[in-house]
Amino acid sequence: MITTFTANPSVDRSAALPGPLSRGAVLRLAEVHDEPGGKGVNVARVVTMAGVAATAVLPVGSEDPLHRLLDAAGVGYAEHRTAHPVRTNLTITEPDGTTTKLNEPGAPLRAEDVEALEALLLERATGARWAALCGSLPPGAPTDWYARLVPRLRAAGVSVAVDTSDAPLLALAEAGPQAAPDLLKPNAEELTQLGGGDPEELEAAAAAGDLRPTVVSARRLLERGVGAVLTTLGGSGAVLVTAEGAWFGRAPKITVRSTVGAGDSALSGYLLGSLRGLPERDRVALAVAYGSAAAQLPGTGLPGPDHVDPSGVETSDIHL
Ligand SMILES: O=P(O)(O)OC[C@@]1(O)O[C@H](CO)[C@@H](O)[C@@H]1O
Repeated sequence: MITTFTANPSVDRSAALPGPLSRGAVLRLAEVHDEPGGKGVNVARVVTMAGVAATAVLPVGSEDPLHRLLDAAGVGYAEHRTAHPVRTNLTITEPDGTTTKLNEPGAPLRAEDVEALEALLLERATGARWAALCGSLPPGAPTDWYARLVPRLRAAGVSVAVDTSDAPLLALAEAGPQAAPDLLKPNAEELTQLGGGDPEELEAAAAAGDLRPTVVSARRLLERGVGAVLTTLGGSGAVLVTAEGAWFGRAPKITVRSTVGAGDSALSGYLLGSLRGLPERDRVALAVAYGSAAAQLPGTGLPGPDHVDPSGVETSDIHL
């Protein structure tokens, strides 16, 4: 069983443009499509489709359109009712696959919401194999919330994965080894937020076959107590680094329709691989297969097992 935590869920509204985005113009949309969103919600959806029990813990407003969307998507959730409806995040995709995302700050949480959500998460995660803490934190949530949650969840015997960015990610890193998760899932930008460097250079190096900068940064995180680092590198694939070694999964050549949810799907693939007891090399293959499958779907389209082909992912050991 997997429990996910989404402190800042969303309605994900997607609009596909018939041509390139033209700044400053009035663009009329043929249609928009709403999906339940937020990184932990997406992870819960993907693992549920793969046949693994999952619960998404999250705040939801009373008269909130998110309820209908969660029910329609068949995702199991445990909610704490808050005063405000969740945010709406807009995704604009262009025919060449370019995705532009406009994410709202999110519905504010009060101190009592934070306390109630923490209790709900602890209750629902106890007995689960993994708890995945995912996404940004809304206004009112303490920046070091994940840093506080990781040791509490680990003390309850749950392995913890974290996928976040910016201030909450930095707070997690600064909190020291007792807050280090079992798995961290940065993208290139997040890895450089932690270890320095330029994300575009990191991705360009990976695309040219040089994985050293990624592995070196990930190893620094291992020295700070993180169990494993799965770095997603866009169209290049992903790198998994643990104390035992480092592995690369090369993404297959695909036609990208929307990258929204690709990182969440990659994290889901890793978690499914872990639950199946797969060796690291096969976990990274599953992560890349799930991420690539998500990128081929429109909007926040998430892959079921039928979309996913790990045999199409070339894997290799990285020796440095
Ligand atoms: O603003 P955050 O919390 O960082 O990201 C939120 C979000 O962009 O992440 C998911 C895709 O990964 C979407 O469902 C959602 O809109």
